[in-house]
Amino acid sequence: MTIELAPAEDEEDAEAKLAALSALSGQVRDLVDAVVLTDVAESEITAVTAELAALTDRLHALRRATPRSFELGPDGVPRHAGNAVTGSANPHALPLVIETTPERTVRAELSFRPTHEGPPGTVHGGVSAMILDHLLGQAVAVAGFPGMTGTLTIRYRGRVPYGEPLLATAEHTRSEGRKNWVDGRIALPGGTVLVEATGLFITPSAWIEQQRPV
Ligand SMILES: CCCCCCCC/C=C\CCCCCCCC(=O)SCCNC(=O)CCNC(=O)[C@H](O)C(C)(C)COP(=O)(O)OP(=O)(O)OC[C@H]1O[C@@H](n2cnc3c(N)ncnc32)[C@H](O)[C@@H]1OP(=O)(O)O
Repeated sequence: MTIELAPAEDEEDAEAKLAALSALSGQVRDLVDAVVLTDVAESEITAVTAELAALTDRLHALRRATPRSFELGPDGVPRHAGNAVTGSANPHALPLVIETTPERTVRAELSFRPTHEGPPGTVHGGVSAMILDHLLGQAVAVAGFPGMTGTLTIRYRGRVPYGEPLLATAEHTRSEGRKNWVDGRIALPGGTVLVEATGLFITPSAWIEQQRPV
């Protein structure tokens, strides 16, 4: 299968705008961490809230219908700037930066933030699952079998800390027709596995019939 994606808007301005939007998203991530950790006085919280409402109105002045989708960057590498996990232009995203290995598996160095807390001092299990869902999806894609998550099974072996470097890896293990299995994990840099995942990803019949987007 070959990946066919539309090129990004052919404008230098568009690249500069995306860079600015990515910088804005980074600033908003810092803002979110500041919000969950702040202990300033109530009056200050109220004042900041009013200022943020005004800033939000400025951004609302011109709106897209949807977040930025898949596109080819100027370097020919596919990107998805609006994605909830990897999108540089999405403040919700870590963003996860995924590398493809020569063996066509995937790896990502990552670090969670205080905003990802679930149990005290621990990353929320749903956040770990979301990261693994995407990473497993990318692993099947780079192996040549892009698909949608059918099932995702997670085993939480140890508490995932935030603010510390971690390593996530995943690899396609087997295929049966349009069904593709993939394993992945989040581990400490020394190799101790904290979360394991197995997923079944299915290439939708529509993608094969229409030869897109794969
Ligand atoms: C994402 C865009 C990628 C674009 C690619 C471009 C480049 C890639 C670059 C970068 C990779 C990025 C990676 C992102 C990863 C993100 C992951 C997500 O978050 S995905 C969102 C959550 N998942 C859904 O929303 C699915 C919702 N469900 C569906 O759409 C359909 O149910 C679907 C596609 C899963 C199956 O629909 P059918 O019509 O194509 O297939 P049928 O005929 O029903 O089933 C085929 C076989 O699969 C089994 N099957 C179907 N669904 C199953 C399930 N949920 N669990 C187990 N088996 C299932 C069936 O029993 C059947 O098996 P038998 O052939 O009979 O053996």
